[in-house]
Amino acid sequence: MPSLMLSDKKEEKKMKKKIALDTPELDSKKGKKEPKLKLSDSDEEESEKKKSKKKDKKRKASEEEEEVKSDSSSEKKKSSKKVKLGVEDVEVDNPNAISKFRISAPLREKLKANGIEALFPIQATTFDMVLDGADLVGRARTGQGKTLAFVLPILESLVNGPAKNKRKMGYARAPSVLVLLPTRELAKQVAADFDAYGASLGLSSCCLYGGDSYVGQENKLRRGVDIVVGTPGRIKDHIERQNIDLSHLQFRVLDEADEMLRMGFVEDVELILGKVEDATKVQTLLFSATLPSWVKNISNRFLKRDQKTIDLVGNDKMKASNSVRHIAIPCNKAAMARLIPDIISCYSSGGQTIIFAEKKHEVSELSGLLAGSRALHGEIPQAQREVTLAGFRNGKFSTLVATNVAARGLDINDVQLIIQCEPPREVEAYIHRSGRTGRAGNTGVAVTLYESRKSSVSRIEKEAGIKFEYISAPQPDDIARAVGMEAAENIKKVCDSVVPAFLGAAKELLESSGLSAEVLLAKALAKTAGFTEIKKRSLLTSMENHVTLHLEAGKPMYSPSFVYGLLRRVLPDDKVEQIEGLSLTADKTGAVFDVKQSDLDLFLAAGQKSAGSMSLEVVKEMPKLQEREPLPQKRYGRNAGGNRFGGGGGNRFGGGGRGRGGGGGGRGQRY
Ligand SMILES: Nc1ncnc2c1ncn2[C@@H]1O[C@H](COP(=O)(O)OP(=O)(O)OP(=O)(O)O)[C@@H](O)[C@H]1O
Repeated sequence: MPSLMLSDKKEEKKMKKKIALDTPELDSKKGKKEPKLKLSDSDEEESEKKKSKKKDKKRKASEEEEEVKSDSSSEKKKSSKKVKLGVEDVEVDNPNAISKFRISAPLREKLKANGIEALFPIQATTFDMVLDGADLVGRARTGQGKTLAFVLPILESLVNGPAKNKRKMGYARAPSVLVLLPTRELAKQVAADFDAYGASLGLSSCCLYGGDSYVGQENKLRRGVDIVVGTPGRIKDHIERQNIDLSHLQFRVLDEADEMLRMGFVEDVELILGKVEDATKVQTLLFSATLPSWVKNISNRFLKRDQKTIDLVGNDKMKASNSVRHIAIPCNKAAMARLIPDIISCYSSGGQTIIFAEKKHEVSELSGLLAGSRALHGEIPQAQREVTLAGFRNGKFSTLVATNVAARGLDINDVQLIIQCEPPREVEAYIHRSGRTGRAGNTGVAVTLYESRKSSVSRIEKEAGIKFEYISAPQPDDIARAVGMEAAENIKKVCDSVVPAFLGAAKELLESSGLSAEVLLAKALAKTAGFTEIKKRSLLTSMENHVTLHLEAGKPMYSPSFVYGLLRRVLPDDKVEQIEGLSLTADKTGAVFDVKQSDLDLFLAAGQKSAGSMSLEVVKEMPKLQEREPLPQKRYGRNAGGNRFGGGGGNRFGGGGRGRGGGGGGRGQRY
């Protein structure tokens, strides 16, 4: 019964939001009075509810104040002012209410039906420029609505603006608009926007991307379309096969231009742009959340001299989304598969999660370990990629494990949590990946896992202008709190009619166990949540059943080998070989490392035996560590066991332990 399942899931999500760990700085937006929403009286109440929820969320985004910066000289006066871009009553007071722009009635209605009542800053700032014919480079943070910033004025221009008289009409018409995007998924997403909004104005579009058959695409082109959206490789093929006539083009758009460069589409993009003979007759728009030099170079070569630049990020230190909480947690690969489910429990607020790994095989491996999750990467056949993405969008499963193929532009409403298995090498990747959450005014959490030396995290922090919260892995208390609240809510939902049947057993348990009602209830909650034991995690590597020790020797330490030497004097070689994550402290007075819980007494006794030459203590709070790139693992005799992500011993997702994925555990159905 799908409808029942849906409402159950919604309830579950609502409840999970309540128990999410505090996000104080992000909560400020909550509790605002929401304007009334028009609801249709269609039968699809469920989908209307969903839309109205979306409307509420989206409105919040337009209530943010943005400093509008413009590089173009004509915009400079405006840019020195702060433009207040949002108020409570969207219709009456908001200067960006859609009624204040030259947006025709059918398009306005369509926007309202989708919960859009005011333009976001990047859209409001660029709308008139684009509609009046300017070439434009636009930049705004992730999730700020760059897509509609070009979709809306282009559509208006084609039906009511300067492009109206120049565009071709009728059967077999040549396209007026060409939009290039780096990935198939993005192309489909943007084409869907053109489809949805263009249809209200009688404009048609088609999406051309690799992995899809040529025949269908060729048929559409032959019949004639107004807007072509696609990836550079396939568009180039169609141009070479003479399937696309670019002689009547009015608009060229490059979205996520920097990613097209990174993916090696430079030649294709330049070839396609070069196909337009008279560049003065087309308007060229370029949008991105990041603007590296190739993009600037392209804009100098292919955009008109009097191009406008609207940069809502500018020199602001903060380049990533500012509605995202950025968290860094130390974790070695061996602990990852067991840690991730707990991070999801604590930080996903019941929403969806995207996990990013660097390599395709890591994605496959990890998704194999996280029961119920699905993998997305470039080597998965296109049809399967589409099924996976559609399933994730529709909430059929809530964890997607992906490579960078999902980092850019993807707009999935309910993604609350991003987990990056290691800090990406390029800061742009961090900005785009973390930007898959906290979109359109919503909040989100981005967790980055890093091996104990955190130099790469600091680099991202500096370059993206963000401030990470450095915390250790969720500990039993955090997890128990999150899942215990969830279990409590589930217990409240148990129907009164079943109580009499269980009352006898409950009374007997209370009397015979000798335990208080609270203790018994706590046990019942633990059992309901699928917890039979709680393992402690180390602060340094997040490994279960490991403890972090702090070693000091009363003299400066300059290298890990010195620490190994000290330990070997008092401990057997095999035990020293098994320590994990050895790192020197920032002040060079000591070192920290993990030992197995079962070896703890041995190590502490060795510390005492060393007659003062070194001290060994269990770490309660991590000292500041030296920031160095990780040293080759073999040197330190690390032993991941199982596989890279530590799934060898079975894990909760895999059905081995506390039963998230399998039956019984209260959270089983999420995956
Ligand atoms: N004016 C608006 N009011 C409410 N919601 C909006 C508005 N404009 C866009 N949105 C919604 O905001 C979300 C993010 O928009 P979009 O995908 O265009 O962001 P983006 O800036 O291109 O992000 P990225 O850099 O990650 O690609 C989408 O769900 C979109 O429907």
